[in-house]
Amino acid sequence: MRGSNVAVVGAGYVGLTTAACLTSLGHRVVCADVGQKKVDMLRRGEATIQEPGIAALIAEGLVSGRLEFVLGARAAVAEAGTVFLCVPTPMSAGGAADLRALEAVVTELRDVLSPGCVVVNKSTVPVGTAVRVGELLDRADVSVVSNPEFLREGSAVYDFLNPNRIVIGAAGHDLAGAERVAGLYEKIDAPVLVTDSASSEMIKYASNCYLATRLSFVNTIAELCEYLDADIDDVTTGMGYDERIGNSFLRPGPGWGGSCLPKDTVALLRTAESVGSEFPVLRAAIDANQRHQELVVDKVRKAVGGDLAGARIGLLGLTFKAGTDDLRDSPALAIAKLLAAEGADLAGYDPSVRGPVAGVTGQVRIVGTAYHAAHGAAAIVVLTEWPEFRALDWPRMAVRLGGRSVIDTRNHLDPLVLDRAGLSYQGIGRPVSRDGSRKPLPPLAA
Ligand SMILES: NC(=O)C1=CN([C@@H]2O[C@H](COP(=O)(O)OP(=O)(O)OC[C@H]3O[C@@H](n4cnc5c(N)ncnc54)[C@H](O)[C@@H]3O)[C@@H](O)[C@H]2O)C=CC1
Ligand SMILES: O=C(O)[C@H]1O[C@H](OP(=O)(O)OP(=O)(O)OC[C@H]2O[C@@H](n3ccc(=O)[nH]c3=O)[C@H](O)[C@@H]2O)[C@H](O)[C@@H](O)[C@@H]1O
Repeated sequence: MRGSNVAVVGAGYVGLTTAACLTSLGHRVVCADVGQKKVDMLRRGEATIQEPGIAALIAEGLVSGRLEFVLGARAAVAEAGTVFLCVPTPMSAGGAADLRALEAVVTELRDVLSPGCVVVNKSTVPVGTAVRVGELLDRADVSVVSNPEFLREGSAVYDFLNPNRIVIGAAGHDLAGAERVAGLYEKIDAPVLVTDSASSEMIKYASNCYLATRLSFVNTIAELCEYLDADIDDVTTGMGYDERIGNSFLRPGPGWGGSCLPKDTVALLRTAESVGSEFPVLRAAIDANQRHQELVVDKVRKAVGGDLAGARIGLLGLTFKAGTDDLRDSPALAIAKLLAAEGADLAGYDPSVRGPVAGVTGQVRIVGTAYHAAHGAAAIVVLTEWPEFRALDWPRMAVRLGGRSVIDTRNHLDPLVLDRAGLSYQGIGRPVSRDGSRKPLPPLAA
């Protein structure tokens, strides 16, 4: 289906990526947001999210005239045959997905959608939402389709254009709407799975919750490795060779976070509870993640001699993972808050963060370089796997530090480089002898 008219509502990570990528596939796209500043920037061709490739796609779209940005959803849909909803579905106070933004858009658009158009829900929403959207729309001439998005931040454009699969769920068994949406993606080489909308909505939650559970499992194995003198990196390498397991998404870390896994795990738990299931596996994955962050804090406390009160700690990395400027539900910030609650004096550096960080203002001083974060610190904690941290001048860091400890929650640094700089290195699930010093590495085979 070439050159379709598409509207995208919401110009965030998912909406902007969807709009820019659909334009690059040859469609004419009008993308709407409620943020005047955001729309103004996008009209000037300035990317509002840090994603490789997005700025070029926006620029190409604007120059070709096939991509347009407008303020407000109503201004986007007049000529659209397909309307993608990409608005936030954050965690509500009770833990379920908050659908107010989605419902507001649906209500706003109800009377202005063109006859025969397909409304596509790309936001992550509880099972049953597509049917509910259909009821809210109350338009017999409009189809509703669920089309969950699986992109990762930091590789959003690549993931959108090279997905492992495209899932399209037809609400009310309306296959014509599903086929229209499948047509928009015809240039993408990926399996297309058409299901009912409930299954499609469940695929999204099941995928994110499986990924979160897998990471809680890996992080717990890493904790065990520390007690048992095993090395998690070798363990996951060995596990990953099993094709049934695979070697991606097995890296231990400071706990999983970000704008989606935390909210989606709790939302699915609430959905499960609504039908009488406690989903103990998922509950345990969430609890293990919290406990894992507390174990990171235990490590830091031990490293500074048992008392964090007044201890100066340098934090390297604040975003929820490398390659993004997104701080939403970042495990680094969760750990910073736990450290601050015990009175630690925190200086944080992140290459994508400038200025104060909401949620930890007054608790973390944001500094401009890793060397500033190290200044006088009793310990350094690496929380995000930014490549530049490996390339730091570690002897220079050592001179600036007050103490000797470096706690690497991402197993990102080279322990030998730190050793040579006279620093004491601790990773996650890497061999550490009982007194806290690094176990000597076995000799390499000749
Ligand atoms: N961020 C990610 O990596 C992924 C997110 N998702 C899901 O996609 C949905 C959107 O997530 P993000 O793009 O991260 O959110 P976001 O917060 O980055 O973007 C949402 C955008 O919608 C706009 N918006 C809100 N109400 C609006 C309205 N009435 N009219 C027009 N625009 C409106 C906001 O101003 C904002 O720019 C969520 O359900 C999320 O769970 C799914 C896959 C990946
Ligand atoms: O629904 C969503 O929003 C998206 O959520 C995640 O994507 P994203 O939030 O961008 O981040 P991930 O790369 O999945 O990382 C999530 C967290 O797990 C951590 N992680 C990831 C992988 C790993 O091996 N180890 C690990 O600790 C990351 O550091 C991060 O804190 C999913 O991977 C996407 O498929 C999904 O579309």
